[in-house]
Amino acid sequence: MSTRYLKKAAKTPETETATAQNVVNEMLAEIEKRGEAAVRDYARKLDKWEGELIATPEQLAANAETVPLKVRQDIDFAIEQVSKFALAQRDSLREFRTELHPGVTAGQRVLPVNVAGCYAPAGRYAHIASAYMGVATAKAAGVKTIIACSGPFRGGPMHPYLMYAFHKAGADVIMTLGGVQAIATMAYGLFTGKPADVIVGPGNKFVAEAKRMLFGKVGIDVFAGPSEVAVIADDSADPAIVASDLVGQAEHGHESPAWLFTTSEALAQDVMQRVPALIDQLPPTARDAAGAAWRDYGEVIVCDTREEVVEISDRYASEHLEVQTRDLDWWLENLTCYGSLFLGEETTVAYGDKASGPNHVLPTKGAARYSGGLSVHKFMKTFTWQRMTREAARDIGEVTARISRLEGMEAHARTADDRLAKYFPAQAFELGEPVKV
Ligand SMILES: NC(=O)C1=CN([C@@H]2O[C@H](COP(=O)(O)OP(=O)(O)OC[C@H]3O[C@@H](n4cnc5c(N)ncnc54)[C@H](O)[C@@H]3O)[C@@H](O)[C@H]2O)C=CC1
Ligand SMILES: O=C(O)[C@@H](O)CS(=O)(=O)O
Ligand SMILES: [Zn+2]
Repeated sequence: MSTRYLKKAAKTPETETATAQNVVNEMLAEIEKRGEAAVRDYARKLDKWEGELIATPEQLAANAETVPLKVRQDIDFAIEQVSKFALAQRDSLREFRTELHPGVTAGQRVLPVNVAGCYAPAGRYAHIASAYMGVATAKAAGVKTIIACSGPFRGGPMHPYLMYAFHKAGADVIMTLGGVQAIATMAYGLFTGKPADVIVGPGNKFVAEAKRMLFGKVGIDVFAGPSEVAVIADDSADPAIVASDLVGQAEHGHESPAWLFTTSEALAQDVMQRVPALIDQLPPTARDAAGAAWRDYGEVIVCDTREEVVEISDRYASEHLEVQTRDLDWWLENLTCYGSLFLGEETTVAYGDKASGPNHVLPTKGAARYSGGLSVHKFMKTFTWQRMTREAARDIGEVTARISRLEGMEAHARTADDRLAKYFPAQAFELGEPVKV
């Protein structure tokens, strides 16, 4: 048994963490201190934006008019796919009530949050798909107020197609704000007076870090930072398709890892030969990003067995994981850590990114060890409730009083004592030794 690196990365997803944390710490402190004024300053300084922050209904209507029909049809189609999947997820979460002991009824309620903040990135590319991934899913969850933010695009206003996607998917407030200042605005309810209960959406290292730091004050979906891709391939895979898919996601940015885990050294060598040429053929923005990403974060690992591949892959817990091998069901059965899984050559990450239905906002930096990606469930709360008959309260009350006293909690015990005395005045109970200290 052995695993060999044919290409080992100089950097890992953790490499830039400290830089991002320092920047975001300072920005959040400033926004907490100076509020809206600080947000406007950052919008001006970082994104050269001094225009209106909140789009008016007239602007939204006028914007929709500028979007060509074919573009609208494509976005509408994708919104429908994402909504259908999110609604199926919602239906998988159910309320129930059950009798746990004679007279003790308990249940689960499932309720959406009241206010959701949905972020769509717009630094390097116009992330139109992220706009509907967040908003359409919040809508399917039944969230009453959806606030959507995205930055100005390349020095201008919000990208018109992205704005259309926010609006069409059902956002109630649409703000031209990017980065940390957008996340803080949604968390504190600046400009709207409606602090978000949960903030979702992907972003660069600053955005992801801001969400992580604000977690607790506000709920978040997951740590969804710079995109990652891993491909698992055996000797049945087509090296041209594997190389294309690695480059396909490396174009996200300088910090986007692309990993190949394989049982075939011949395939690995073939893919490694193809990747640089594919990168060279890209337009400048993508070539620059994918070139740096492959150089600094690209890895190729050869394993002797598929069990070793599973072990490596679970350790990396890649945001996107493609499997291009024989016996796809075996991999579905055995892999345990990934943001989203793409089984077989016929599907690819880009399909999931844009239009197939399952959400593309996914865990990065190993977060798939403990969480899946954005789903309707991230906007929903499962609450419990209980009620009891007086008869049932007798059994539960006696046990409660005794356990409370074992813990040294006399006041807890007495809430049970008081009920037992009220409901069953003629009866004696074993309530444990009163706490003395
Ligand atoms: N994990 C996931 O589910 C997904 C992740 N992504 C990732 O989202 C990211 C998008 O990143 P971007 O294009 O940059 O868009 P972005 O909208 O996340 O970030 C742009 C903002 O960053 C802020 N910023 C830029 N430089 C800064 C600095 N030095 N200090 C403080 N703030 C600064 C600016 O305010 C700007 O508005 C990519 O890394 C992509 O891979 C995209 C889609 C899905
Ligand atoms: O990380 C991701 O999910 C991205 O690949 C989604 S997109 O390509 O930006 O749409
Ligand atoms: Zn992508």
